[in-house]
Formats: sequence, C-alpha cells, structure tokens
Amino acid sequence: MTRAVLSLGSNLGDRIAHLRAAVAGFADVLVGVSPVYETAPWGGVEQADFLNAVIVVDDPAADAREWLRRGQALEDASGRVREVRWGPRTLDVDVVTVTGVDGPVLSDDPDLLLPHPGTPDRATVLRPWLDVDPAAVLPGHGPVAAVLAALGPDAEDGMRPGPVL
Ligand SMILES: Nc1ncnc2c1ncn2[C@@H]1O[C@H](COP(=O)(O)OP(=O)(O)OP(=O)(O)O)[C@@H](O)[C@H]1O
Ligand SMILES: Nc1nc2c(c(=O)[nH]1)N=C(CO)CN2
Repeated sequence: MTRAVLSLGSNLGDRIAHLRAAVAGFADVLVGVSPVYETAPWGGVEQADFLNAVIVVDDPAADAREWLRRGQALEDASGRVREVRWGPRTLDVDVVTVTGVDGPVLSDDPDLLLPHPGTPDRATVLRPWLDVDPAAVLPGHGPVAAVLAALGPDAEDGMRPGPVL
C-alpha cells in the first residue's frame, strides 16, 4: 500500500466547488476527509481567505510520484494559473506525507519533498489532519497533536469552520 495525506486549499473562484472536485478526483482511493476550515492567508501576500482541508488516500499500486501527478492534474483541471509564489489559487494539492509498506517515504527531490517541508509551521494543514487522524505522526517531528501544540495558543486564530464538503 501507499497511503498519502494530501492538503487541499483554494482561495479563488468557487472555493468549495474546487475542493469538492478534488475530493471527487480521488474518490476511488479515498479513506478519510477532514472538515473544511476557512483560514486567513499566511505567507505575506495580501489575498482572500482560503478554504483548507486534508484528505487521506490509499492505493496499493500508487507510489509517491503518482500522488503528486494526480494532485497536479486536478490543480490543472481547476484552471489554476501559476503566478505569485504563495499567491491566490483555484486549487492547491500538496502531498504532506506518503507511507509505504516499509514506513514513511522521505524525499529531498525539489519536485517532491517528503514530508512537505511547510507542514510543521502550518496550522491550516495540521488542524484538519489531526481531525481526520487523531493518531497522526509527522515523520521527523512526532505526533501531529504535539507539532500543532508547539505552534502556540494563537496558531489556530483566523481558522473558522467552513462549508461541508
Ligand atoms: N510534497 C509536495 N507536494 C506538492 N508539491 C511539491 C511537493 N514537494 C515539492 N513540490 C513541488 O513544489 C512545486 C510548487 O508547488 P506549488 O506552486 O503548489 O507551491 P506552493 O503551494 O505555492 O508552495 P508550498 O509548496 O510552500 O505550499 C511543484 O512544482 C511541485 O513539484
Ligand atoms: N490560509 C492559507 N494561506 C495560504 C495557503 C493556504 O492553503 N491556506 N496556501 C498558500 C500557498 O501554498 C499561501 N497561503
């Protein structure tokens, strides 16, 4: 098996429709879907609030690169245009972690960094991940609950319940 944790984000166009399209795109391999959060943007670019969620997918035949490829195909299908780094997007699909039969997959290939290096700093990923998997562990960092707690009491400020997927 390879199981992947994928983070979804959208702040352009019909945000919930973009997230729903991503979930539908993984329907054949879906094992978990988090609640959606409406979140204030991080990263320093002035832009609209995001909707963020996390899904867990599992497919014995998929390797890590296949999860990246599927996510990018869905980003393209949403009409995503790549412009400003950390700027507005119809759909972002990040591969947060991949776990194979031998344990966590680690990668320092710039095209596919695993675990995704932004994860320990992003409550917008950690919170929904914890919701969908309370026992989740971030390889190299420990339990997701502890990683989120280490961000401090204000980490989830600016995160509100979003629409239902
Ligand atoms: N774990 C990963 N998941 C998704 N993309 C990755 C990953 N590791 C490296 N990349 C690469 O990152 C590149 C830029 O992706 P993208 O434009 O979505 O970044 P971003 O969402 O703006 O920033 P961030 O990756 O910090 O969230 C892609 O070309 C992709 O190959
Ligand atoms: N709240 C929030 N802010 C962001 C997000 C995101 O998914 N949520 N993604 C970004 C680019 O990857 C930049 N900023």
